[in-house]
Amino acid sequence: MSEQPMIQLKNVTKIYGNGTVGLKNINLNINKGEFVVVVGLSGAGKSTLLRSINRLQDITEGDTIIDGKSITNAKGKNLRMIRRDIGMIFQSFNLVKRSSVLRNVLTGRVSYYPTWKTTFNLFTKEDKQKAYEALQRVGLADKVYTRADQLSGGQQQRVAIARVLTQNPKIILADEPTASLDPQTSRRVMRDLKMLNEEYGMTVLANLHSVDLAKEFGDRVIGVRAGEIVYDGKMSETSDAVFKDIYNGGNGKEADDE
Ligand SMILES: Nc1ncnc2c1ncn2[C@@H]1O[C@H](COP(=O)(O)OP(=O)(O)OP(=O)(O)O)[C@@H](O)[C@H]1O
Repeated sequence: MSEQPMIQLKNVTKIYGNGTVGLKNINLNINKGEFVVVVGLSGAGKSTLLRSINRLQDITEGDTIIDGKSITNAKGKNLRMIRRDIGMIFQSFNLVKRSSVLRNVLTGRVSYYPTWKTTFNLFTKEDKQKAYEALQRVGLADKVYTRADQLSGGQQQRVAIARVLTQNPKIILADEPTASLDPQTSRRVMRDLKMLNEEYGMTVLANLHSVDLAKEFGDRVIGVRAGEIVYDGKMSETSDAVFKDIYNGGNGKEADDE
């Protein structure tokens, strides 16, 4: 039996309410365990692509299939079960700033509990142990009880990575995970993402602005321009000219933000 793709986009089109075309008829297969970087100009459609995978936003046409299950029209429990398999890392970390690091990491387990238990903080000892171990993996075990907003940006992003590890998803979508970090901190964050990919087999799809980081960490590169995939290849076979083309081939034209 040939392995089915972990993520499959079939003729996916996204048109925003104001008529902006975010994605144009995208067909894409991503296999289990791949570390894929998505590159392209601001406004090319990278975030739209990621948000169409976990349905942070609905697509206009086509189908998105996660590990063999369509998320496109999934509802209720089905949708929740599919989303449990998809972790998300944001540029802005999305931590509960006034909560402790441990509490933030434990929210990775929320989808495994009925709501009332998490409201009253009734996490099991086992899950607290998982959260602690995840923090050890990203080198933040000594910050367990620190308030999230007392950490540096890079540390906050690593808390978000520990949260994703605790969630134990099959897929991680990282939307500009290092955009607000300095180069050295960025590499540390990328190394932690790579660790989840290599040691836990999680499939990673990351939007990156930095070509250097893309080259260093990606196994496969997808170039996006004006809502279309203009390049898809192994990083080891991708020349600098390809990157230049992805960024310049669209006449250097950038779409307006929002
Ligand atoms: N909510 C929205 N409503 C209308 N248009 C939108 C919306 N979100 C994004 N767009 C538009 O869709 C296109 C793709 O945007 P998207 O955010 O996916 O690009 P991106 O490649 O992720 O860019 P960036 O690197 O700046 O985040 C752009 O033209 C953008 O202006």
